[in-house]
Amino acid sequence: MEKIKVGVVGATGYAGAEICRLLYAHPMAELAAISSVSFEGMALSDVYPAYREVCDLVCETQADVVEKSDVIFAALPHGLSQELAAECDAKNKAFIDLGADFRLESEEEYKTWYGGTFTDKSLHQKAVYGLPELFREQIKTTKIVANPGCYTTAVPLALVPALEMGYIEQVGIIADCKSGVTGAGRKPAQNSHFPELNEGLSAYKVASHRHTPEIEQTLSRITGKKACITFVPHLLPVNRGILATCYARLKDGVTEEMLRAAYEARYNHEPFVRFLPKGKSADIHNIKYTNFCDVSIFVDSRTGTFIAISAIDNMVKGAAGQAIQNMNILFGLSEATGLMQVPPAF
Ligand SMILES: NC(=O)C1=CN([C@@H]2O[C@H](COP(=O)(O)OP(=O)(O)OC[C@H]3O[C@@H](n4cnc5c(N)ncnc54)[C@H](OP(=O)(O)O)[C@@H]3O)[C@@H](O)[C@H]2O)C=CC1
Ligand SMILES: CC(=O)N[C@@H](CCC(=O)OP(=O)(O)O)C(=O)O
Repeated sequence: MEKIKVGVVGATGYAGAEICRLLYAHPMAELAAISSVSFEGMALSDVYPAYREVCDLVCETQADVVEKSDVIFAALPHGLSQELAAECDAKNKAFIDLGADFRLESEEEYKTWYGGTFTDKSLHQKAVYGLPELFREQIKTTKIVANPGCYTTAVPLALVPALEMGYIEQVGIIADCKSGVTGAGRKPAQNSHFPELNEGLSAYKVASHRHTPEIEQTLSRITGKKACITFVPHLLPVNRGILATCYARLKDGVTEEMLRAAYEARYNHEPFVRFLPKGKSADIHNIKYTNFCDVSIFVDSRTGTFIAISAIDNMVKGAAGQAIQNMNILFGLSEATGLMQVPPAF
């Protein structure tokens, strides 16, 4: 079988560069073209010296990338993908968007949280939300994938089995999350400036982050009832990793054994979700540079609270790895192809 030709638009950003890194371990795909506006004409290894003699591909234009590729990954700031998706759709090329332009089903919600509109509604109807553990059958039927954000992967994966079984109340869920700084992208900012970030830990966009409606949309799809959650992200002074600690009220009569059985059954065959043994808690150390999502659960029987803690690498399962997992589904490959990296032991 011929290798899939992959193009990355926005390859010089953190998410785009991470797709390029992961593709070099993919036996069935090859990086055909990359693009950048600021670095056009320069090699990716000039932007990221770590890639020297690995990826010396030169940044071209967006149009070159579309022309040379079977599948185009867009790793662009929000709002720039709709036009590119239209171009790919017209040329019958697969399109995987790492931004948020196609994630929300409701245009109203999109307007509220992103300030934009759906420029071509038919494209939005074709797009499928790319969280494989929940929607892999739908992903197989599309050519436009809306790759989820990082928090919006970690939180649902922590809660899915308990919600599907109806073991927890959907009302009153709290997601307390911490993210490494690569989540904010490559562009420097005051809050990610080393002296102001290092040795600190603080919340941001408290109960007002744009991932809130995206998480609610996924949880609503699981239960068939409108979800409403409290989501508080924190900026953790590390490069990579998301830890999502989620709290929910246990329904009467539900025991830890019932919950553990539900999680084991649900995630047993998932290549990337590792359900941890009783008493073990997910740690961002153990998933670094991989597409794994570690999930651990606890019951506080004194207060009737269910606690689910998940850990992902925001750049891999939270972005580039999940995007490649979606590409594998679109092209009929085994989902784990090229994605079985081993995390460093320490
Ligand atoms: N970082 C993360 O953990 C995650 C990021 N994402 C999403 O992935 C996308 C990329 O994020 P990230 O890599 O972090 O961001 P970066 O800021 O690191 O990179 C953005 C990329 O877009 C290009 N770009 C910026 N402005 C324009 C423009 N006007 N026209 C064309 N290209 C432009 C930039 O490069 P150049 O100037 O060279 O063209 C760069 O390649 C975003 O939508 C983000 O939300 C999703 C999940 C997780
Ligand atoms: C630490 C940090 O700033 N994180 C980013 C989320 C990154 C992410 O998942 O991205 P999307 O933009 O694709 O939704 C934030 O809070 O906006």
